[in-house]
Amino acid sequence: MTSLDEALQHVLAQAQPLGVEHVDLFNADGRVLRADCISALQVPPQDNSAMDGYAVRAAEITTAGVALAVSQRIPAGHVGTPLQPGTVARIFTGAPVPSGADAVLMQEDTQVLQDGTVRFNAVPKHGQNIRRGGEDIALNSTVLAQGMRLTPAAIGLAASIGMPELPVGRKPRVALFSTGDELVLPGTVAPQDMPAGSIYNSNRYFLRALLQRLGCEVVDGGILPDNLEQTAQAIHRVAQDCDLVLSSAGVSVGEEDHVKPAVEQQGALNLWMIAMKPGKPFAYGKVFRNGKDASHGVAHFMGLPGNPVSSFITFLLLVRPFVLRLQGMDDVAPKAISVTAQFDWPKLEKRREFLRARHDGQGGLALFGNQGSGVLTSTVWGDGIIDNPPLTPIQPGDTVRFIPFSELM
Ligand SMILES: Nc1nc2c(c(=O)[nH]1)N[C@H]1C(S)=C(S)[C@@H](COP(=O)(O)OP(=O)(O)OC[C@H]3O[C@@H](n4cnc5c(N)ncnc54)[C@H](O)[C@@H]3O)O[C@H]1N2
Ligand code: MOO
Repeated sequence: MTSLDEALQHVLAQAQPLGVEHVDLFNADGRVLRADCISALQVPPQDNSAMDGYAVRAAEITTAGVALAVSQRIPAGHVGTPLQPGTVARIFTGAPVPSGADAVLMQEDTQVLQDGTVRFNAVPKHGQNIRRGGEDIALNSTVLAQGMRLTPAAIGLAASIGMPELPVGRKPRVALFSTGDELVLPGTVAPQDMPAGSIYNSNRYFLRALLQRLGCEVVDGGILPDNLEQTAQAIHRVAQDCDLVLSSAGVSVGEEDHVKPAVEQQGALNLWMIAMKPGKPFAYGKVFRNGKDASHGVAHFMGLPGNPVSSFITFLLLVRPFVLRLQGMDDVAPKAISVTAQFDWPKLEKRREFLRARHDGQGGLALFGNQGSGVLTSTVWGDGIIDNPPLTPIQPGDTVRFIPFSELM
């Protein structure tokens, strides 16, 4: 069996980033930035007031009780004139500070007197309540680095330097198949009418949702019958215009498992059987578009195990980094944290295990009771997975490596 680290290294080495397209900021969330964003201005553009109040010369107000005349009024969006000595300027949050002024006193610390002058009940400090020009972003600085995945905050920052659109990695086109004669789509048969031996297809739904979150365009290939010829034909068809063919089930060792042989017939299988639990039968390979060799291009192939939790975990640990790298993302490794286990896991497992767990609200981790690879409930109950090395029992108080689901989607 191949180790997970080796498998990941292999698939990432195959993931040549796809082309670049430009999207407006409304459509940039979750996409991967493909060029540095360099600011053509400084932000804020000039010194401006952090408060509604009065722009003053600090040296003119050395004790509380000084009263000065108001010589101008500067709302945000307007530029004042140089501040005349012995006067103050009425100013509002965000308005440029007039030259000559070196502090702003908030209006709560002032009082307008009957003669129209303003009395200052506090002594300003030099620079007080002034946001300096360029304190957020310097002219010509790199604000966002290429290879990052855009977040709402990053999109806001791009807007703050006036960028209306951003260059991002093209969406990978992913053909998604489920296989298995036992599968029934929700909505086609009511629960009480389900034929004996059948189950609802759950993998199709979470895999599609995960792909969409990760910026992929999903081509739904439907459910493949347990038949080699039809499986091979369907894979050949979608490989023509998809970047990745993703299937669930049919990759284990049974004679009803036709996906692997179908890929081998018209491509090559590079990886199969990973030393991880769940997820052992994960497969990676290539499908030749002409069915014979790579001369007319290839589509990547990833075969996920059928057990729903195995499918879910292999997607998060192998498909997710792969589709993000296809979009040009640099650092695709999820960030793990160290947390204290508050449970017993005495089992000695030879494969590296990924246990569904969640924060217990007291700084520790609780484990879901049934770690079976068919128990999808564990993935909703849990808020992440423990990455447990081979042959490592866990006792309460042990520190474990925990990867929150928020790092994986
Ligand atoms: N003799 C062996 N048997 C199995 C091995 C093995 O090494 N030797 N590996 C086991 C492991 S580990 C896994 S994981 C599964 C994976 O098998 P397949 O990927 O071939 O998947 P299937 O056998 O078709 O299905 C497994 C299981 O999952 C259910 N399933 C399939 N698709 C869906 C779906 N879309 N939605 C919900 N549930 C699905 C299916 O009904 C089966 O219960 O193989 C073990 N066997
Ligand atoms: O390794 Mo399988 O993926 O346990 O169920």
